[in-house]
Amino acid sequence: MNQRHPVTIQARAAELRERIEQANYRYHVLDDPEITDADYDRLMRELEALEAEHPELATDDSPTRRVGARASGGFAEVRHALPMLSLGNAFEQEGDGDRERFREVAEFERRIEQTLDRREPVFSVEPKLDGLAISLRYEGGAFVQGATRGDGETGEDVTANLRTVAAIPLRLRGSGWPRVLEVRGEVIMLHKDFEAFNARARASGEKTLANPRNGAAGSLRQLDAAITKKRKLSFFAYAIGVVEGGEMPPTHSQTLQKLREWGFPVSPEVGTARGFGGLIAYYRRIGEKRDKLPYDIDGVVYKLDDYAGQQEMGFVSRAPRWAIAHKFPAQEQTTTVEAIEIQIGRTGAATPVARLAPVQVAGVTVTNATLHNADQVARLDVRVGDTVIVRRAGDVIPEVVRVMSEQRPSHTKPWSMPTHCPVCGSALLREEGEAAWRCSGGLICAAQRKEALIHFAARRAMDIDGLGERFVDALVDFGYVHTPADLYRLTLDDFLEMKRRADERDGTTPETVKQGKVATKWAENLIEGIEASKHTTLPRFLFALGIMHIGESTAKTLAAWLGRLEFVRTTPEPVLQVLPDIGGEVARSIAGFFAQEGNQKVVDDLLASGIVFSDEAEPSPKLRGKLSLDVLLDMAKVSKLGPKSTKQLAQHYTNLQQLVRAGQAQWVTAGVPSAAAINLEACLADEANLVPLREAEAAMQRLLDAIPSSAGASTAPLEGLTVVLTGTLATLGRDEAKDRLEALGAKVSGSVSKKTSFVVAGEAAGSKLDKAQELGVEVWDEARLLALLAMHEGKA
Ligand SMILES: NC(=O)c1ccc[n+]([C@@H]2O[C@H](COP(=O)([O-])OP(=O)(O)OC[C@H]3O[C@@H](n4cnc5c(N)ncnc54)[C@H](O)[C@@H]3O)[C@@H](O)[C@H]2O)c1
Ligand SMILES: [Zn+2]
Repeated sequence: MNQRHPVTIQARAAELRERIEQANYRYHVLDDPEITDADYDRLMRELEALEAEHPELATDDSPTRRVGARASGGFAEVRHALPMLSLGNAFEQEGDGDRERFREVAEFERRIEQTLDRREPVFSVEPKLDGLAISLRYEGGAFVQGATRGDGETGEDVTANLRTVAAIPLRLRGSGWPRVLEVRGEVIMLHKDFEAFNARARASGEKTLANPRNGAAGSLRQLDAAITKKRKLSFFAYAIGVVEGGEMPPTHSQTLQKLREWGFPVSPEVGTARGFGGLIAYYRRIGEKRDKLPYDIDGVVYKLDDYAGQQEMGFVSRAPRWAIAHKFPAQEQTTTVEAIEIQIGRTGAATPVARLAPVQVAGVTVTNATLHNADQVARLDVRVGDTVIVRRAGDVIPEVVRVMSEQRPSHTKPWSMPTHCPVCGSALLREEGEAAWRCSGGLICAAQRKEALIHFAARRAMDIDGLGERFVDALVDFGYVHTPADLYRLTLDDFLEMKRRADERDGTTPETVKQGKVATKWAENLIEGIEASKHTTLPRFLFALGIMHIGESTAKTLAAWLGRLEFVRTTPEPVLQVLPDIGGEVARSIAGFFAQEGNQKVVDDLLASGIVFSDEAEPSPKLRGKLSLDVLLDMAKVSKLGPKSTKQLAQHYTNLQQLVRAGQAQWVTAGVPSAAAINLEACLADEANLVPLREAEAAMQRLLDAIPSSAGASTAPLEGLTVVLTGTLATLGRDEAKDRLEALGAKVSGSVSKKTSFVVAGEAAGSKLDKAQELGVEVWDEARLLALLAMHEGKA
C-alpha cells in the first residue's frame, strides 16, 4: 500500500467510503443489505487501515467515525441523552498461539491493564446478539418510550411497535428502580420464528426474510404495529443508559442482575471472566455452543465490569475503549453457483440444491445450499454462474438467500424444474397450488426406498409387526432389501446377520448373544409378522404401495368400485377419473404408477410371494351408470369438441368403432358443429390418438363385462341402478325414458334418496333436483342419459 501513489490512495479511500455509505443505507435504513457483513467488515477494515496510515485522508464524516445511519422511516425522532455507540471489533488472525491469533483482544486487554494499572481485570462477557439495538425508557416503573439507535445521537420512536414485543416489560417488577431508567438491549428474531415465517412465506409465494437480523430490524421498523406483532420478536437487555432519581450497582454484571430482577430477559450466556485467558476461554466456549443457540450471534462482547474503570477508559469517536466485540466467522458469505441439481428426499420431495464453489461459512466449508423449492428459485432468480450469498446458522441447512444480480455474467439462463426424477427417471409431479414437486417413482425410487418400506410395513398398511425404522435402515443400507417384495424372501439367518451388522455399525452391544445362546425369538417373530401380512385386504395393499396421492380413503374407493387389483392396475386414466373423489391429478398418478415397468415388477413379485386379498370382489354395478362413450371422448380431450358435442355423438354411436367408421358429414347431421367435426376427423384419423382411446374403451368394456347380473349381463345391463326422472325431457319424454331404462334392467323411482344412482333433470326441474343436490346425488342432463341408453341398447 505504501507504494501506491497518493492520488490512487485518495481515490481508493473515496471509493471505499462510497461503498460503505451505500451499504450502511441498505442495511440501516432499508433493512435490505446487498452485501454480507463479512464483505462490509472487509471494506471497513481496509478504510480504517488507509486512514490510520494516512491520517491526512481521514475526514470527520468518514464512516469509520460514525455510528449506523440516520433513518428516515416516517417515525418521530428521539434524541438520545446518552449516545448509543458502536463497538470496536476484533477478528481472529493467522498466527501461532492465542496472543498472536487474538492479537486485537490482547491489545485491548493490555491497554486496560496499563491505563488502570490493574492486573487481569474483570470483564462482563456476553454473546453479541445479531439484531437491532434499542433503548427503552421507564418513568416511575412504566415503559414510556422506545427508540432505535439510528446514528447513535438520534433514533426513531418505535414505542408502539415495542409494546407488541412480549419480552419487553411494560411495567418493572420488584422495587428499588430509579425514577427514570433507560434500558438498552437487542431486539432479535429467534431461529424458530424466523424459520416459521419463511416456511409460510415460501408456501404462499411471498418474499422471504434474508436472515433473522433483517427480520428483526424490518419488523420493528414497520409503520403498522399490527405487523410487528405478527412477526414474533424477542428481546435481551445488555446495558443501561440514563439513570435519574436512583442508584445502580457499581458494576455492569450486578446491573444486569438487577435488570433480571426487574423483569428484563438477560441472556443466560452472560457471565464474568478475568484477563486475556478468561476472555479467550469464554470466546471458545460460546463458539462451540453457537450452533445450538436459539438465535444468531456474530461474536461475543467483552466489557470492563466496573463503571469507575469504564469512566477512566473513556471513548474514541464511535466506540468505548472499555469494551470490544470479538467476532466469530461470519454466517453469510458470497460464492458462485456451479450447478443447480435436484435432490430427492425420503418422501420423494424434489428440492433444488445449488452446488457452490467451496466457501467457509461460520467455520465450515460449504459446497451445497438448499434452494427450498422451484418457486423460491424463481423468486430469487438464481442461475448457474451467479454470485450468491449463502447463509449457514445453527443446525439449519445452508441456504441461498440472495443473488448479486449486478455481478451476473452474460448468457445465463433462468432455471426450470426438470420433468423427471434424477434418481429413478419417474415423472416429477406437483399438486395444484403446492410448492413442492415430488418424484412419482415411489417403490422403485432408490431415494425413497426406506420411507417406502416404513410406509409399506405401517400398521394401517401391511401391518408388519416389529419392522421398525432401525431395521429398515439396516436392511436397505446392507443391501438386503431393494423393494418391499424382498422382505418376503428373507430368512432367519438373513435377519440375524443384518442385526449383527447393525449392532456393529451403531456400536451397540449385541443383544443377540445372551448367556452364550443366540437369541432368535425376535427374528422368528418378525418372520411371523411378515408371513401374517400376506393375508391382507385390497385397500390396505393399495395404500401400502405408497402411490402418490393415494391415501386410505382413495384406496378404499378404488377397491369398492373396481373390485379387483387386476382392474385397478389396468384401468386407464380417463376411466379412473369418473370414480368419486378421483380428480385428474390422482387418476394420472394411479395410472402412471401402474404403467411404470419397475412398479409392475414389484407388484408382480409381491403377488408371487403369496399375498392374497380377503376382499376382492366384482366391480361395482354402479359403474354401469358411469361408463359410456361420452366419458371416453370427453376425457380423451378431443380438441375443440365440447362436452355437449361429445354427448350428442354418444347418443348416436355406442362405441368407438362405429364412430371411427362414421364420417364428418354424419357427425354434422348428428348435431356436431362442422369445425368440431373436422377436428374430430383429424383426431380419429391419427392412429396415435386411437390407441389409448381403444385401450380405454376395452378396459371400460372389461369392467362392465365383469359386473355380475342375475338376469344375465346382455339383457339387463343396467341392473342395480336406481334412477329418478324430473322436469321435461325434450327428446325422450319421461315415459319413454322410463320404459327404455327399465328395459335395460334399471329401476326408475319417484323419489330421491341416498340410494339413487343419479337424477336426470330436464327443463324446469323442481324439488327433486333440490333434493338431489342436498344429498349429493349425481345430476345428469338428458344428453348423458341418451348416451347411456345408446351404449347399452346397442349391446342388448
Ligand atoms: N451487510 C451490510 O451491508 C452491513 C452494513 C452496515 C453494517 N453491517 C454490520 O453491522 C456492523 C456494524 O454495525 P455496528 O456499528 O452496529 O456495530 P456492531 O453491530 O458490530 O456492534 C455494536 C452493536 O452490537 C450490538 N450488541 C449485541 N450484543 C451486545 C452486547 N451484549 N452488548 C453490547 N452491544 C451488543 C448492539 O446492537 C450494538 O449496537 C458491521 O460489522 C456489519 O456486521 C453490515
Ligand atoms: Zn425418483
